[in-house]
Amino acid sequence: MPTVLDLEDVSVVRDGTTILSGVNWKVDGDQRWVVLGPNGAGKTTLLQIAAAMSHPSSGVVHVLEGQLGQVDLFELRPRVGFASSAMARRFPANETVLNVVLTAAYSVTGRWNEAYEDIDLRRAQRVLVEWKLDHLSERLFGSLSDGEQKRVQIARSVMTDPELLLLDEPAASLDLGAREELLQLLGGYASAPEAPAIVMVTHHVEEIPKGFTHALLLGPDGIVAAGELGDVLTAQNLEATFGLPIALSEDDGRFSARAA
Ligand SMILES: Nc1ncnc2c1ncn2[C@@H]1O[C@H](COP(=O)(O)OP(=O)(O)OP(=O)(O)O)[C@@H](O)[C@H]1O
Repeated sequence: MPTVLDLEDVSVVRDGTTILSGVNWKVDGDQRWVVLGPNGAGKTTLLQIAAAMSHPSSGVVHVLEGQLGQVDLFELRPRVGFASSAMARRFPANETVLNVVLTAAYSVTGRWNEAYEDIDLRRAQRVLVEWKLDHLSERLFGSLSDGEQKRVQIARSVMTDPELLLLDEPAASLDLGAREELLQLLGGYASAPEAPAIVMVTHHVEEIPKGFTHALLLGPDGIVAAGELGDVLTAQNLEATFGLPIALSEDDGRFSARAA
């Protein structure tokens, strides 16, 4: 399976502050990663580099075999799906759900004069069904609940059949029911053999969907552990990441954690 993301000795310094330092990380096409870590550890910064939306201050990054700094970003970006609440704020509140998803074909956030093909429309309709949004396709994005908006963000990010899917806190702010519905959909998506490589940032082990295979724990001083989920997600590693003793339990592929 080819490597879809490769970071070698990556550091990020912004306005004199070191956010990431000496990060080495590789993601293969058949892997589904969760990135966990405390506030401010640099998770979003890492994801923005993986999305080719931001460049490192030093080090070498390959995204889908193209080296950042050398690759044509306009060709690369449509091959990488990215969903975050920062991006969702750019969707016009008065755009229909169908158009929010459809406009991913042109990497724009609002419908203007683009000439969409039938195949784009069929794809958009297909992902709306897959993410249980087809009954909302004509609703305005701004009128949706948080849970529905999160599903629209993900539907949009998979609309172009990306080879790498990046999700920044997809379950943040959801109530229990909306969270579980989203995790079920994400788990089903991640478990399909044809699914792309996935990297999902989250704050909570409870939000790791079934079907995820790998974990990267990012602490205030860098990577604490990275590798197969079963090896990395331990109480000891979580303690080193979050700085307090943690009791971790697992039940049928789902995790929960609390202070020990
Ligand atoms: N331009 C900047 N100048 C200085 N510091 C910055 C800049 N941009 C981000 N930071 C800092 O870098 C750190 C990492 O930010 P980032 O958003 O990547 O962390 P995070 O792990 O995603 O945090 P959270 O879990 O709170 O979303 C934060 O402390 C943030 O304040």
